[in-house]
Amino acid sequence: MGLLVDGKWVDQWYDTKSSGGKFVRSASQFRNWITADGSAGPSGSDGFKAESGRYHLFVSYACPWAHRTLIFRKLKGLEDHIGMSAVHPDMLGEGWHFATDDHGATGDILYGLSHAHNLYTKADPTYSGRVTVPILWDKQRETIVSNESAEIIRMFNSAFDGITGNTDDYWPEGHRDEIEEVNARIYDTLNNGVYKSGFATTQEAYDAAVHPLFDTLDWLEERLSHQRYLMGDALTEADWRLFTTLIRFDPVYHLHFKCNRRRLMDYPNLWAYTRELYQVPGVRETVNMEHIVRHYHYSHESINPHRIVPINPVIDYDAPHGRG
Ligand SMILES: N[C@@H](CCC(=O)N[C@@H](CS)C(=O)NCC(=O)O)C(=O)O
Repeated sequence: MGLLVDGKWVDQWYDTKSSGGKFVRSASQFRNWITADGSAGPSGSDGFKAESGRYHLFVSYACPWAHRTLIFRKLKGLEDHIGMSAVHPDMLGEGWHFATDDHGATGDILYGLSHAHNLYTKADPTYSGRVTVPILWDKQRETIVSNESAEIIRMFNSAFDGITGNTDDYWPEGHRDEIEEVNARIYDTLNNGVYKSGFATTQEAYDAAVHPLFDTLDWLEERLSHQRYLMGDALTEADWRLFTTLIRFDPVYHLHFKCNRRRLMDYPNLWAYTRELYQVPGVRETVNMEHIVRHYHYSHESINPHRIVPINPVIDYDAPHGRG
């Protein structure tokens, strides 16, 4: 685990000393957008036109941020148009690596590189910063289009519609302001909140993360007691962004990240909602529970120094959800 400094790999854990024990996530640096006509998006530069076969997605099945992009690739019918490589679940001294195993790690099927940091330095030989997944890669220009999942899913939502004919819309005009508002709370207290709780290195930092996290779960439980999805009847990106955290909650965050006031299963609405989303056609195939459980417990040496992977409860995500 580490980061690149001027294109050189440095092996070091997250610095929480300078922030009073708090985990502070750094901003993604590659922020271009694929658009239908190749014009620039809300950030970055132009020249990334939606074309079949031009782009490749590098993911970890374990990672909740990468998982969003896998779900959108699936739901929007992009699998034949955007290739995919999945890293090995163990993120060790040199970060994400491309060894293959028989549980879904594909290796780097584009270039056969050994580590994800090789992709970052291929895109920018002097890159400084974290080496994160997902990575949306342009095969034509041999560079990273984006390493920000929140933006990759918005590209996938519409940029390729003219190619796929799939016009399903998870970012509908009429709900955008409310989606942003709900996303903001869920991101801060839950998607990132589980990391703030788990990576905290002082009691104060942990307390400051874990209480708002459970307040948000209570708020969501109430919201989902009288509506099917976060935006009512419309299934939107807000639901998918929440789902990738919820599906990891009982198998990983409850124990490993000490988010243990309650289990997801203790919230009847949230738990049924999670099963409903899991059962949406195509989604189940994006959930690789072996990589999820293995990655966190085996990779985070500072939290789990003996790298023992727990037995975990047996959870039936296919049980009827009853949310019709
Ligand atoms: N803001 C990024 C965050 C991605 C991210 O932090 N991914 C984690 C895996 S879950 C990662 O690759 N971490 C490696 C590191 O921080 O060095 C996004 O949403 O795309």
